[in-house]
Amino acid sequence: MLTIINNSYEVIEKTCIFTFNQPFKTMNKIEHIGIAVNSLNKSVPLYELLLNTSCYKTELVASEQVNTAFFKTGENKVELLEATDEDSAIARFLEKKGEGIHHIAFAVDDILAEMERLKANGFVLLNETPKKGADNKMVCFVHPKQTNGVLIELCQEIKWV
Ligand SMILES: CC[C@@H](C(=O)O)C(=O)SCCNC(=O)CCNC(=O)[C@H](O)C(C)(C)COP(=O)(O)OP(=O)(O)OC[C@H]1O[C@@H](n2cnc3c(N)ncnc32)[C@H](O)[C@@H]1OP(=O)(O)O
Ligand SMILES: [Co+2]
Repeated sequence: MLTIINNSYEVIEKTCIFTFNQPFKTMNKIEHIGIAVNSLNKSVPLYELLLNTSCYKTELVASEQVNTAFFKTGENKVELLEATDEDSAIARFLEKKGEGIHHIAFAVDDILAEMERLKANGFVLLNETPKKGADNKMVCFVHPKQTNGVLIELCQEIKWV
């Protein structure tokens, strides 16, 4: 268990072992790595060359003010993100840190249960309810200040019936 006290935390070893021994049905795998780029026009051909594969999808996510481009490498996915507005999270990140890894996204089976689990362990979620992401996903973000400076995204695939 992670106990957050006055912005510091302690890992209680006994509980931790118990947690790690549970069958791991949540946080299944890394769903994608998000990379902030200045220009998809420039970076898509670069990543096609780098990964030796074609971009399989581009998608505008207006609610996040981003244009995205997706690549598959084996079981892994890379998401390139370009800002569509100077007030967007990606534009602010690019201004402060420049191009580079912006977030790591984990696939979860039950995003609501996972959000509850994280909240119960003291993590600050950046959205209270799951929101529409790219590539057919509902998503939620965890603040990077609490996760060693890494922005974490949870993703649950939307199943259309
Ligand atoms: C396409 C949809 C979806 C998908 O389906 O995959 C996506 O991936 S969308 C991706 C873009 N959307 C988001 O990132 C939403 C969640 N992010 C946020 O809510 C904000 O960006 C933030 C993380 C809360 C930061 O916002 P804010 O506090 O307004 O920005 P600042 O620029 O003032 O930063 C404060 C502080 O945080 C550091 N920071 C910001 N972003 C990151 C990051 N990605 N990774 C690590 N650290 C980050 C920033 O450097 C500042 O630090 P200090 O300067 O030390 O205070
Ligand atoms: Co993402």
